[in-house]
Order: sequence, then structure tokens, then C-alpha cells
Amino acid sequence: MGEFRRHSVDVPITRTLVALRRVRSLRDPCTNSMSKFASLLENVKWETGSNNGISLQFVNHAEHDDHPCKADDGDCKADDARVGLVPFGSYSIMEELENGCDLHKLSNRVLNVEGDACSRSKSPSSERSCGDLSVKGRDLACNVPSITHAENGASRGGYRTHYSTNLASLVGEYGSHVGSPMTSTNLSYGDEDVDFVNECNRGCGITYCWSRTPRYRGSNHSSDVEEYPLLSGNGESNVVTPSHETMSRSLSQKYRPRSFDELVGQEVVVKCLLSTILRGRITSVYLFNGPRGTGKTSTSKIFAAALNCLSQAAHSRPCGLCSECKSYFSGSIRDVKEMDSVKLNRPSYLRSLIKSASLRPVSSRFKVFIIDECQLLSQETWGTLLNSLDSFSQHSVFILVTSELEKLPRNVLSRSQKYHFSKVCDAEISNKLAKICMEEGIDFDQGAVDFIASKSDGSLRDAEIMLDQLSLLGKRVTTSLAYKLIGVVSDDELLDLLDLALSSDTSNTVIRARELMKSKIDPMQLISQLANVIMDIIAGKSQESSSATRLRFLTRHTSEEELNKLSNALKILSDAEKHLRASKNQTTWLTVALLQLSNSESSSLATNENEMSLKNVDLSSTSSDCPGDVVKSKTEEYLEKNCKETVETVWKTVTDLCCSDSLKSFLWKRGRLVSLTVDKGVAIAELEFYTPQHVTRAEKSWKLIADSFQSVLGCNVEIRMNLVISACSPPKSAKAAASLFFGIFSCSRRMLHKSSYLTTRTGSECAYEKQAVTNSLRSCQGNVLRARSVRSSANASSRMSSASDEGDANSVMCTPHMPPGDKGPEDDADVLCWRRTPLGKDRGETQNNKSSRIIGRVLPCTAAS
Ligand SMILES: Nc1ncnc2c1ncn2[C@@H]1O[C@H](COP(=O)(O)OP(=O)(O)OP(=O)(O)O)[C@@H](O)[C@H]1O
Ligand SMILES: [Zn+2]
Repeated sequence: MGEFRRHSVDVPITRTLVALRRVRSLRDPCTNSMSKFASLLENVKWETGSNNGISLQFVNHAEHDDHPCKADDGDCKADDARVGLVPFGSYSIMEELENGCDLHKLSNRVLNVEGDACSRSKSPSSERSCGDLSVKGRDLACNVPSITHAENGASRGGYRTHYSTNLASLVGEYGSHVGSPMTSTNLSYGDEDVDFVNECNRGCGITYCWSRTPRYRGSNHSSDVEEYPLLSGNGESNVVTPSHETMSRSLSQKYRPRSFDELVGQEVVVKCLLSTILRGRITSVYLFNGPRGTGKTSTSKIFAAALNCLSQAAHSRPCGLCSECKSYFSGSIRDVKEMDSVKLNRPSYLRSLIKSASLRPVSSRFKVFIIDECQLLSQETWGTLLNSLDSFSQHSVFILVTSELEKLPRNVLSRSQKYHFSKVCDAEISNKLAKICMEEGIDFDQGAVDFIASKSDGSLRDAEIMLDQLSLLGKRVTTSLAYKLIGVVSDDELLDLLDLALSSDTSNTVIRARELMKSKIDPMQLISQLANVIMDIIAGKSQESSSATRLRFLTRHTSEEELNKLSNALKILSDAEKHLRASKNQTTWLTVALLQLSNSESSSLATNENEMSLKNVDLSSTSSDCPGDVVKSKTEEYLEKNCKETVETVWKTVTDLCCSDSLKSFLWKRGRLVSLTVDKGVAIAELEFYTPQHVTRAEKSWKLIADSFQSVLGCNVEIRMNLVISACSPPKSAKAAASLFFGIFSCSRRMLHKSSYLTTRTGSECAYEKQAVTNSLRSCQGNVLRARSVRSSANASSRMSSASDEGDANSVMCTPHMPPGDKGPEDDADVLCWRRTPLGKDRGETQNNKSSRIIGRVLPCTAAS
């Protein structure tokens, strides 16, 4: 159907861009729906001209030669406000006819498709048989050369049509002179037009109202049909299609399907509708619903045409050749109307519609009313319409179109025949895009169109719009261009990141990943792109078109070990993707997954359904090197090993990221990360140190440590510091030993710990005792944090609370005393607290309960070196 290109417009690229931008900017990003104005804009592009806000402008070809418009540019501009496009409900040829215009005069006119500002001007000699209306038409007369009578006949309804006859060539020829429909739209939309129409139309608010109007019969009948078929039929057409160069229209408009054959991916709907036509079982209300950009509006138009098509071969309706098709596709048909839902809510419009629907068709078999975006009809409108249904002519057919079925009243649903338009599948979209590229002479990478298809969420229109934009960017539609437009990471950036991750460059991996996720892409997208690129590499997809980066990458990763690493990486990413779906901390877990890619052995993130956690601590509680522990299953061993690796990797990255070298080495040598848990958006990192001095030192730097964690994990972090005493590393002095024994409980709004954390473990190989004391609890909420430290002196009880509020991150202050036994503000929702209590009491308690009382987390058997 390439023959049915738009013939009328030669819009400069800048205008197309502006129009595209407008269309896109008017689209609601959440719903992907067009705003009211956007829909008007979109409607403008519909080419049958019935509801597209396009009114006809006629030129008396007999007059055009001495038309002064060429000499009168100023007037032309002055008339711009009335040029070309008049919204639905406004003046049209049919109304002119209805208002008693001389048909012969009308037939002598040629459509001024869209007035060219340069060639438009007033025609002083124009007749004013329709009063102002006529003047309007005449005023906008275009400088169009004379055409033969036969051409006149063929073009009598020469609205902006694809199914063009010789007029197509004419308009095509002159198309390059005409202005952008967008421009005209902007100039002419307004309610004044509607009022104006109503005034002239005396109560009939519907565009192209046909009541009381004699049918216009032009000179073109069967002979015209043969001579100037409107629809092409496999090369039989002699439609003159203007070259693409002369038609800079949006691709989605240009490739709007005009027959059932051209519809993509809606086979069931098409089959049903064709069968309806074939059997003549036409019902009064059809409801087309489904996601946006899947062909509902196009199908409603095709169906409307098919209902009235005169072709004997029902399966080929609409044929595009019969007089009905011709007048339909030329926009001159009076028995098919597209209604503006918003306007229909006005009582006068609604009355007109009801009146019109009660009358028999003027000339066609059926009167078809297409109500697009019908979810915009008000309850009252629905009520009136439904009440009037019985009074409608049996030849009236309503096609309701919506993408928001749930907004329609139930009784509407129950009274209509419903057709669901499904999302178009990616393969069909990319086929269609490839065809368009070929027809348009656009160079393209198959990968690019595949990518566009995958990003268009089943909407062919969205895909076409993307392609359109891309085709404006450069000569060739490449995948990297598509990435740029759509906001994904380029191949080069991906490979760069992958390279870093595989080479264990932890800090740079983290930095790069975070950069990408900050500026370009969401973690889900990044992970799927990474997986794709790895699959390509494993599958040996290294083509001549490979970029230098890819070739470099490939040469570096050819060994068996590297390939193993890649397949392991794929596994890690695919596991992580599953986890990411359920997680609110996608950035964190993608980073953690990336940090694991350098492992050549298979590993994955340990998770449970609700919360992702990495706890080698918990897992090691079942370690078999501690007698009495249950024997671990293979899976547990596997998980334990991998979790441990992950935690170690995270710790390494965190320490690497610390800005001070001394802190870096202190943390790495003296401390360790024993557990990392993410719960409800907060990562809880438990650190272990082995002397109180180290704990104190770490405490002092807790802010830096928290920052470092934050930048690795990308979420709020709560840090817990544990003091671990093992028999293998006894305290140096009694004083030091005494200070180690603290009973601890900590509480917070998020998690309430009231555990001694005192654990004594014994075992043949594990001949040491560990006593873990959680002696600090820190909370870091982004950069907004206030920590309050309280230490008691006399009874060795101290308390530190850390509260997040809007305050300054550095406002750390000490409060001198906290009475023993005070459990702290547990109920204070914003305060996290911890407390130390004197050694003796808790120690005794703990020792008494040594064997039976293991509360909270169990520490690993392996002591840190
Ligand atoms: N199934 C399809 N087959 C062929 N082209 C399609 C199809 N769906 C959409 N298109 C393309 O998208 C454009 C818009 O389609 P159409 O207006 O029919 O979609 P829609 O479902 O009515 O969308 P909306 O709900 O946003 O109005 C068409 O001009 C056409 O280029
Ligand atoms: Zn037909």
C-alpha cells in the first residue's frame, strides 16, 4: 500500500521535528496517553479528513489563473489564522452543501489541501454564496492550476487522501508548495470555529452533517473507478504516488493502514470483522479497546469504509475502488462521522448526533459514527446515548474506541460487541519497521529495529515514531543511535563496565556502574543489556561491524578461563535479574552482582523471597567444623561459600573506597564485614573488630565507613560494630578484658535487638571462645544524619543514639550521662540507640545461660586473623 502515500505535504524537517516533539511532549509519560490537545494534533494527521480538524478549502480553478495571491503575500499571512485546518464540528464542504451552496460551483473547485502561506491569498472575485463560510473557503484559495473536468470529478472530495486519483499527482506536484498541517492546526483550532459553524448550520453541530442534504454526484462513476483507482491492488493501481522526498510526514501517519490487509498483528479482530461484513450481521455498537498505538482507530476507519464498500468481494472490502470507498477515503462521504468525545459532551452536539443517528443514511448503506477516546464521554452523555439507542436508525452503527475500558459504564460494555486489540509482538513490529525503512530508503541495522521494537511495548505507533526520530538523526539507523535516543547504554560503555567487573577492579566497577545508573539507565535495563552483550560474545557474534571496543574486549577474553568467567557472569546476572525484580534496592544488588563477576567459579546471590540478604554469619552458624552443628547440605555449603565471597568482595570495595589510606588499611587489617542484610531499603552492615581500641577507632570513623558503604550499595546504611573476643587473641590486660564485657541491647524502630550477643562456642577445632558485643549502632540515612553519643562514666554504662532528622550531617554531640537500666527511647520512632552495661552482671547472666542462651546472630567459627 505504499502507493497511498500522503500526497499533500512537503513539510521541512524542522517542522517535522517540531511536530514530533509536540506529539511526544503532549503524551503523558505515565499513561502513554495523549492529552486532549495532543489528540487534536494527532487527529489532524488523519487523512480522511472527517474528524481530523481539517476543513476543505476550495479554489475556483477557473479563477485561479488570475488569482492575485501570488502578489499578495501579506494577505495570505493575515489569513493564516483561518487556513486549512478547522477542528471537528467546524465548517466543511458538507455543511456548505447543506447550507445550499451551489453544487456546481463546488464541483468546480479544487481542494486547497493546506494553504501555502506563500501562495495563499484572497480571491476578490470569489462568490459568497454561502456567506461567510464561502468567503472563508475562497479567501484561502490556493494557487492551483486548472484541471480537467474529469479530474474535478475525481477530486470532488479531494480532501487529503491516500486513495488519491489523478489529484494525487496534482497535489503531489503542488504538495511541495503547501504548508505543514501542524502549522495550520495551531492557527485554526478554537471554539470560535464551532460556534461559527453552529450559527451557520442552524442546530446541526456535527461535522459533515448530511441530513437534508442532497447527495452530490460528481462526474466520476465507474469510469473513474477504473481510471483512477483509489486503492492499489498489487501493482494494478495507477495511483500516482509522490516520492518520499516530497512527503516529510510522520511515518506513523504515512503508514496508517488503509485496509485490513495492512493491519499488523490483529488477526483475530480482522477475521471477526471481515466475517461480520461477509455475513451481513452488523450490530449497532462496536467497542474497540486495547493498548495505545495498536491500530484501533485505524481499524475503526477501515471497518467503516468496509461497511459501505460496494465491492462484490466481501473479503476485499474496503476495495478502495468503488464510489463509496472513493468518497470515504477522499473524506467526502457524509455517512461516516468521527466524533470528538469531548465535544459530544456538549448537549447541542449530542442532540445533533442523536438526531442524525435517527435518520437514514444519506447515500451509503450505513451511517457510521466513530467515537474515539470514548472514555471521555460523561455519564450524562452515556445515559442519553444509551437511552436513545432504540430510536436510532437500524442503519446506524457506532464504533466506540478506547484504551481505557475500565472507565466505561457497565451497561455500555454489555450492549456492545467488544474487540480487544492486543499489543503487537516485537517480531511483527520489527518486520514492519524494516519494511518502512526499505520503502523510505532508510539505511538501518536489524539490531536497531529489533531494539526499537522491544522498547515500544507492543505499540506499533510508538515504534514508528521512534524510527521516525532516528531517521532524522543520521543517515543510518544504528543500534547505538537507538540506544542514545531511547536512553540505554551503548555497547562500548557496556563492554567497558564488563571489562572492569571481570578484572576485579572493584572500586572502578562500582564507580562506573553508579555513573551509568545515575545518568542513563535503570538497573534492570543495564542488567539485561549486560546479559545480552555477554550472550553475544559467548555465541561468537563478532562481526565486521563490531566496534573497536568490542574487538578489544574479544581479544582480551578469548581464553577458556575467560569464557568460563563470562558464562558464570551470565548466570550471576540472570540470578540477579530475578532478585532485582523483587527488590527495591536494585542499584545495590546490581552493584553486588557486578562485584561477583570476576569470580571464575559459579556463584550467585543468596536470597529469600522477601528480602535479599548476604549473611555468611548466619550460614556459618551451621558450620560443620563446630561439633554439634547440623551437617550442612550441599546447597548450604554452596550458598555459604558464595555469600562469604560476596561479603568479602563488598568489604574489599568498601575499604577501597575509603578516602583515607590509613583508615583503608586499618579497616582491611583489623576489621571485617560479617553480614550484610538489606531490609526495607536499609542495608545493615555488621562489622567485627577484635579489640576495644579498634572498635573505638572504627566508631570515630563510622561516618566515613557509612559513606563508603552507601556509595557501594546505593542505599541507606546502618552500621553495627561488634567486638569479638576470642581465646586465640586474648586481651592484653585485665583492664582491657574488663572493659570487654558488656551486655548489649540495641533498639531501633526498624529492628529491635534485645540480645546479649554473648556467645560462647566450643569445638574440637574451634578451641576459642568468642564473645561478641555489639557496642555501637550507627544509622546513616543518606547524607542527612544527626548522631548523638552518650557515654556514662561512673557505671561504665554509655549510650549512643543516632537519630536521623533534617539536621546537619556532622552534628555529633555527646551527652554526659545515661542512667543504668534506661532502655533508651525505644518508642521514639526516629532514634536508634544502643547501650553498654557493666561487665559483671551481664557476664554472669550470660555465663549462666551460656549453653542455652544464644540470642540473635551467631558468629562465625573462623576467627579473623
Ligand atoms: N495494528 C497496526 N497495524 C498497522 N499499523 C499500526 C497498527 N497499530 C498502530 N499502527 C500504526 O500506528 C498509528 C496509530 O494507530 P492507531 O491510531 O490506529 O492506534 P490506536 O490503537 O487507535 O491508538 P490510540 O489508542 O492511541 O488512539 C497508525 O497510523 C499506524 O501507522
Ligand atoms: Zn469499495
